Amino acid sequence: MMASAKQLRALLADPSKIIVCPGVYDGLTARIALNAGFECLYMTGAGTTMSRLGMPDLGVATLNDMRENAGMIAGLNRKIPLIADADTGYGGALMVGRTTHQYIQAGVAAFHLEDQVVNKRCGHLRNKEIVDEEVYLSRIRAAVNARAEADADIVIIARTDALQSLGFDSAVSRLKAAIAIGADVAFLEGFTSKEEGRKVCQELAPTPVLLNMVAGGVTPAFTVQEAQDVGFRIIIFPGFALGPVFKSVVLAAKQLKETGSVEESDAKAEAESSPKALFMAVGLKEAMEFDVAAGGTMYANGV
Ligand SMILES: C[C@](O)(C(=O)O)[C@H](CC(=O)O)C(=O)O
Repeated sequence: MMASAKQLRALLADPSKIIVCPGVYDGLTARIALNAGFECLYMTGAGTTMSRLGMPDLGVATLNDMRENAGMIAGLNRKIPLIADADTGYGGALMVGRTTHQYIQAGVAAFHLEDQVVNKRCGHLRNKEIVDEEVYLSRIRAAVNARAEADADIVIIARTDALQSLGFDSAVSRLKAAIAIGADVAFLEGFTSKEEGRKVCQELAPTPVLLNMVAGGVTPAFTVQEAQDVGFRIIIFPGFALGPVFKSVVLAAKQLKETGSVEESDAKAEAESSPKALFMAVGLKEAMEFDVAAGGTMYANGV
């Protein structure tokens, strides 16, 4: 089977294509996105931090938290490449190198590295602090060198958060410098007008540019078609699962608290989330078939 980075590079090689990546953060949300037929997934760092640690996206998740989650998600379906958040790379050049090696070993197809300070925050919050350009470039260079050393591929996405404090031209110039030393894809975080979106794609062409579509964030809403028309080649939706999960669980909590029951309003809705229906969504049938094929008898008569 093709290595995951190679699969992603094949998608990137088709200029008529925009790669649509729903943001997932655990096994269930990843399976739901895989079952829906997406050709690439995005592992959100914000979602990983919230779901695994119960904490906000403030640079709390470590390399171990992120790599473990990414490896689990990437392993669910090796035919579908995973783009994973790698924040700042989790330290100096040596740490960025380790992150690169470990993401490659975890089967991650691509990762993004940014220029915020290690005590970072979500790119759509105010008062972000960024590192000097040389420090940023040393992170990118560390990733490029570690990839060469590993003799294995991973797509390096250079993200900059410099727009908020330094303005458009300086942010784009950081991206150009990152591309010049080996980054494959550019990611201008938190731009605030559609015009800026169009301009960044134009200025960086032919390098593919990623659009981060955060619902309720600072970037205006683009549909997939609009993003493609403007020139973006990858679009990630970090809140694709987080928003719906958050809203429904808040409602369910309210219902349980107020009525003392978790019963659904109708039998059909109830059946759709029965234990068996949920397990089917995460591979129950395949797991039973695997066991039977190996000569197991536990599931031969079903569950
Ligand atoms: C892309 C991002 O880094 C993420 O963790 O998914 C976040 C998204 C978010 O906080 O909703 C970001 O900094 O934009």
